[in-house]
Amino acid sequence: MLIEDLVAGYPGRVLVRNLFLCLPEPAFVALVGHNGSGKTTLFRVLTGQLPYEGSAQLLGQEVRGLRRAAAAGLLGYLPQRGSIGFSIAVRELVVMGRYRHHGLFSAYSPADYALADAALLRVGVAHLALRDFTELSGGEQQLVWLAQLSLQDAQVYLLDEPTQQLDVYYRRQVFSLVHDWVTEHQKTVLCSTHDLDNLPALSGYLLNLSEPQPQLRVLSSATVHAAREVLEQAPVRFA
Ligand SMILES: Nc1ncnc2c1ncn2[C@@H]1O[C@H](COP(=O)(O)OP(=O)(O)OP(=O)(O)O)[C@@H](O)[C@H]1O
Repeated sequence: MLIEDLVAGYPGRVLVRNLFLCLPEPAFVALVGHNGSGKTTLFRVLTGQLPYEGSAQLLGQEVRGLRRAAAAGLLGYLPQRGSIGFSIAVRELVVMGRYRHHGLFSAYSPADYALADAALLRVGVAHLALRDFTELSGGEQQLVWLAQLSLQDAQVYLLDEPTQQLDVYYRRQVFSLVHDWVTEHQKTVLCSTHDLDNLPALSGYLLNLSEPQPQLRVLSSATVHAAREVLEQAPVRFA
């Protein structure tokens, strides 16, 4: 991933200012910053949902020229709030992560369902497979989305606060899971989070959008501590 001189935001409101980022891949990146510092905005740029100035490249391709990056297997995105308005069994929702191989509602094979079951097991919610997704708790739903995402087999994953509603146990599990996507499956994962406690145990990078000039730092106890000190102060707001 290569980002050069990136400027993005909303009318009258610049949130990402002249960001430079040269990310060796595969890599795990924890994206931190105060509420409203632009983490989701950066994800909207990278998913092609928001126009931008400068350059943002995914796997060597400029994002503004990319059509349907998700369909091409380049990008998997977990938004902050992923709700659905119809009843569906968890297992049926998870197997849809295989849509690139089949189309969204076509018949999935026993092998696809086996992958869905394995993904649910890996995330730690195999017991939810037959439940109605819409009846699950917010944290349970988050885990199910992660299981679905893992079946998409994208190259780059953007996860917007994947541990937001999770208890202490599942938070650690999820960080360990997505870290494995990098180390075992050579994926690149950008993960926005306010959960600093779990970061020092991971290898990868930290990007703090609350710094005046955010830059990639190698994840360590020292860099997480420095980020915490910035985040414990009131945010600096630009016009
Ligand atoms: N469509 C929009 N139009 C105008 N302003 C917006 C729009 N979407 C978001 N914003 C503003 O942009 C700012 C940055 O939002 P963003 O969602 O990127 O922050 P964030 O770092 O992800 O925050 P959080 O940690 O709370 O999720 C916020 O102040 C938000 O109100």
